Amino acid sequence: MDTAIDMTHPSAALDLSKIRFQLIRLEDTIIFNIIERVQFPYNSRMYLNPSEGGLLKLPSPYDDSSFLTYILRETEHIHARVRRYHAPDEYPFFQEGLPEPILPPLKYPQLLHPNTVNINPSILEAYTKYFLPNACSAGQERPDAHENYGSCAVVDVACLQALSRRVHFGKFVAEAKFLRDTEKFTRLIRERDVEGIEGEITDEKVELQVLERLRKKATSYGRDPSLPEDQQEQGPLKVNVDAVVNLYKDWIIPLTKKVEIDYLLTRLD
Ligand SMILES: O=C(O)C(=O)C[C@]1(C(=O)O)C=C[C@@H](O)C=C1
Repeated sequence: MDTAIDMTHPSAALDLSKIRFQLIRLEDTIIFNIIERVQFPYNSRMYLNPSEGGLLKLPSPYDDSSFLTYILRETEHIHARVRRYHAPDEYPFFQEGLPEPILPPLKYPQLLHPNTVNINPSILEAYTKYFLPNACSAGQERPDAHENYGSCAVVDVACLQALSRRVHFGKFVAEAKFLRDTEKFTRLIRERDVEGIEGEITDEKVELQVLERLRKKATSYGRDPSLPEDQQEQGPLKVNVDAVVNLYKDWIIPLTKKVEIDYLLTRLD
């Protein structure tokens, strides 16, 4: 059974249980990418501009960018060429100057109200400044160290894209909730009652379920299954489980809610 949401099929794309199922699938993508990333040290200089002590000698026009910005922008360029950012669940970190696709456009139904909500700058900041330093070892920070910078940046891009997709799925969640109780949301939106909107979109039970499931997944994906049952608990973990759970608790869920609120605030425009 194919359980991924078909964005060209409106009834599935706006069914809250199907959207939540998609969010659960994305947890796997996110955890596996994080496990790939944390085998390397933090490598803080990858995230700094040259003026802040970052890597030098990036090709123009990136001479004043961080190494990650360079890889991320170039990746987004090539992905734009194959129309990644035409999909209603994909948002670039660097919109400016993206090229047109070389593939003909697909016809997506208009599922979302037209909007410009994109909170990738907050995701980038949370990931590079908050999550990575907590989740990775400090490693060596010699000024000339660059051993695994390429591998790290490539997997950082995969992590960031999956996190961005997860957070911006909040638009579909919000649209589904709006359609479920249009009258109440219309009143709250007209009154610009942000607290009221937040109260309506929040489901604390679901949030707890997300965090508990994430803890279980990060623990079991991070263990070596070839160890005997009774030695599993003592075996090393490939990932800092608390760092993953806290990433969701402090950033991913709050940012998803921010996307939902920002989207709803422009829903009647
Ligand atoms: O599932 C929902 O209803 C969502 O709005 C998503 C989400 C989340 O980010 O996981 C966010 C807010 C809710 O309080 C519960 C969960």
